[in-house]
Amino acid sequence: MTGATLLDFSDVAMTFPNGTVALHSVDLAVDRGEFVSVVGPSGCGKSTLLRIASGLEAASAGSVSVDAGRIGYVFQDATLLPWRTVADNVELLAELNRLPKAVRKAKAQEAIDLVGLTGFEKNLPKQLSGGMRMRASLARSLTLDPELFLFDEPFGALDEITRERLNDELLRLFVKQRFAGLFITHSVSEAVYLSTRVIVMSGRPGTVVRRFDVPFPMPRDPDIRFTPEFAELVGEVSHALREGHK
Ligand SMILES: Nc1ncnc2c1ncn2[C@@H]1O[C@H](COP(=O)(O)OP(=O)(O)OP(=O)(O)O)[C@@H](O)[C@H]1O
Repeated sequence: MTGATLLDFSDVAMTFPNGTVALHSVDLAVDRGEFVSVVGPSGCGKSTLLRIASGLEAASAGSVSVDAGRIGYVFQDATLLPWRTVADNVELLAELNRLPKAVRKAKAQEAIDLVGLTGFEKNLPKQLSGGMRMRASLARSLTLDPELFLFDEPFGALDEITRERLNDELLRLFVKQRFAGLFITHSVSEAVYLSTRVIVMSGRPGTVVRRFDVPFPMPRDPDIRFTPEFAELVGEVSHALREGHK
């Protein structure tokens, strides 16, 4: 593991106690400055991979090294507490980490401003749109200044326009805050648009079947989505996904 590597999976396998083999011989590294997306068929073990990376679950074989002091985790569901305002939800992790009140208030406000929720601090989650709830969830993790950010299909439930807008917001944060990202998605074009590298997994038991470097520079111009180079790469990744599915 080099000094730049924040997450390193080597020959990782996961067999659940009921005998389900979810992952098999997974090699995967995420370095500083990288945004890595993982695509793969449903049930191939993507969430399991993320849970192992976060320490929520232990791999049953292989080695997992995590060299990131602070890890952010965003799920498909925004998981906000319905009785807390946006500001109080965003403060939650800082509160659990026992940061002094003044510090966590300042951090929460900074994160709220970063994700574009300024003015909505006193709203309850039910008064927000799905996209805004996801912004609040992102802000809550940003208060930890994560070095490594894990995303489990965070935008899967959003409409396409909101999703594209949040993709741009996330890229802006990636460039500004300099965290490394590991991002699970079912959308190949989202994976290519966001990432410096795309990993394709096989069907269960999931293993890495292809890796693609994404050559487009950061910060990314939203219009690259309409270029032939972008379409070609999306086509190649989709093809690899279909091959791995057989
Ligand atoms: N705690 C568990 N015990 C037993 N089997 C499990 C457990 N958690 C997950 N699995 C199984 O492991 C496999 C991988 O699950 P996982 O949720 O990681 O897949 P995924 O690729 O994220 O799926 P999707 O894309 O549909 O969200 C599935 O077959 C699932 O049923």
